[in-house]
Amino acid sequence: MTAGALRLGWQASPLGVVGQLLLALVSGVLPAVTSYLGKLLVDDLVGRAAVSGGRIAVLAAAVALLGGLGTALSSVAGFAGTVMGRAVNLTAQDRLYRRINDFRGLRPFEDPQTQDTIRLAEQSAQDAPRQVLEFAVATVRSAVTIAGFLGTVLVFWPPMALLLLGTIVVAAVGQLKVAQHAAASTKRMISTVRRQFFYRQLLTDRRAAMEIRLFGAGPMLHGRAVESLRETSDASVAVARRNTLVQVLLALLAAAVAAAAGVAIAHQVRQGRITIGAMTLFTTAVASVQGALSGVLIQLGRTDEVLQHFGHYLALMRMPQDLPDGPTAPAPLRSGITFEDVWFRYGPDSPWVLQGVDLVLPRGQAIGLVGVNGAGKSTLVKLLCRFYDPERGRILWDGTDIRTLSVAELRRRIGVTFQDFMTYDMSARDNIGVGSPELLTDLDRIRDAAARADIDATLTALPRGYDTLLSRVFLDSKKDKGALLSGGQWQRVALARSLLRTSADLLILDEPNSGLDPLAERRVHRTLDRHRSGRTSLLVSHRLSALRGADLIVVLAEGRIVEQGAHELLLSRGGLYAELFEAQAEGYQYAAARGGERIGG
Ligand SMILES: Nc1ncnc2c1ncn2[C@@H]1O[C@H](COP(=O)(O)OP(=O)(O)OP(=O)(O)O)[C@@H](O)[C@H]1O
Repeated sequence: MTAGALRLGWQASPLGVVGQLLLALVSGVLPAVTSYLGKLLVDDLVGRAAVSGGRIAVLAAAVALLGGLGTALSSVAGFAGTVMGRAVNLTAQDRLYRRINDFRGLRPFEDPQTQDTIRLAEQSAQDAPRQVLEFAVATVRSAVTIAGFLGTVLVFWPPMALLLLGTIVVAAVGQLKVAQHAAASTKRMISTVRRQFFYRQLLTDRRAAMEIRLFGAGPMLHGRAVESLRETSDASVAVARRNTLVQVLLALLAAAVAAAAGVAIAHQVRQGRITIGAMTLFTTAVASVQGALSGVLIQLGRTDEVLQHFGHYLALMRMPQDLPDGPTAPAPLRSGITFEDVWFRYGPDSPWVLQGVDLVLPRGQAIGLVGVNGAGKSTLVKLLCRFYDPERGRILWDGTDIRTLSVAELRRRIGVTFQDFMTYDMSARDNIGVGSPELLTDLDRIRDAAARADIDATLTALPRGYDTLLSRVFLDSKKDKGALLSGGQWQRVALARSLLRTSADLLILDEPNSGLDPLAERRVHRTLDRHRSGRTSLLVSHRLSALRGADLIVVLAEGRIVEQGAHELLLSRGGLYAELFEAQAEGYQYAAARGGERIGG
């Protein structure tokens, strides 16, 4: 893991790594050299032998200058560390987002474990590589400092060196334990943190605000948010408590070592075995070794903790693809798309959602897909877009299994409006242009798509036309007004997004009209009918009147196709379609009759 983090640092900026290590080497060796020169100076000053004034002046100046150089170097090293940290962070984040974008299907975004891995990886991508580098640099610097002082201490009094070494080992083990405990606690708490984020977001979400206020659900959500916050706070207090205990014990141990050293050195000086200069060197050595050591240990503790998380970053980077990609780009659709005995379920323990679907979507035909809630219509659409692969059976594009086709190229041939479409906090132009990013600058094409979705006039009338932000989230100034659209207007923007791909071989519309007013629905339907004629399209809708003109209507029930044919044929059969259609028609007739009664009576 450490190697992985260091490799990332090296790849981000090899020059930076070398520079940092060189700086660490020089600044690591300086304290021992300065202290040694200090010893010579003190011995010269208090010694009985006559020493030239020149030598004393040179030594005194050198001690002062080296001290200043050390301070200057540590400032330069700090700056180099910041620059290096930024470079590493950028590389790590760049790779992380690329990896997330590389997931072809939806499973990684639905699996809570993968979600946790992504969250932890995101967190550690920011910290771990920079921290490991800092640790490596601090280790080099401290190792050089400690080696220098240990060498001198060893020369004058070997038992002292052993004592120092013992403290190093105890402190290292203590810090590691603290860090491991902290990392385990973070891992345990991750789902609670996720819950806490969720409730906090919910409490401030504009869309949730209405229901929460109307239903009086605020206190309940607030209670849950605070409860999860309390859980995570208790866990971090426990970690801090253990950390403090270890730090206190280590500080006491260090003080004991320093006291023992002080007594022993004073004794040695009194007996005339070592000079006063050597004593100053000793005292500095103990303080410097302990200082360097505690610096490394603090870094070690932090590094171990972030490295535990960095494991998630590496795990994410190494995670196998959720869907295999095919090598060939699909040719324009010639004959049609075929579902061959397709079986699908969302998880190995989940119920089957599609159970042996056999279906042909002939090229150039408008197909309607009908079924009660939960019948599997949206799932069928998702399989067609290859967000998942069937567990059994095949989906064929002109006879070729879509699993053998390039996922990106296949999707390029499909235009879709999803039932749960996105509303982006971006400009109106971006909101439509995102449907075909290469057309983002082609306002004419964007307006044409908007016109077909019956939303051009609304967007043109916005304060800054198509450049108006459809949100109030990212506004820079009060003058730069954003706009909020209604549900039906958003639906038309989403529709325009999919209509932008005029070259798509297959147009899929999953409930494109559920939020439209009757007049807008009629207008949109007329344009859609025109747009769909001669193209292959799949329209999923509960408004059966919208499907009357379809060439073929397919009825899905419990993941099976139970009927298919044209509207009139299905009505005459008196099956599920006829039942659904009559239930809807009855609703209108009932409403009309009640209206008549009221007017009449
Ligand atoms: N991501 C998912 N993970 C697990 N189960 C899912 C997922 N999406 C849908 N399901 C389940 O699959 C079944 C079919 O859902 P689907 O959305 O395909 O139905 P639908 O026919 O489109 O329904 P509706 O008319 O309500 O939109 C449902 O029982 C649903 O709970």
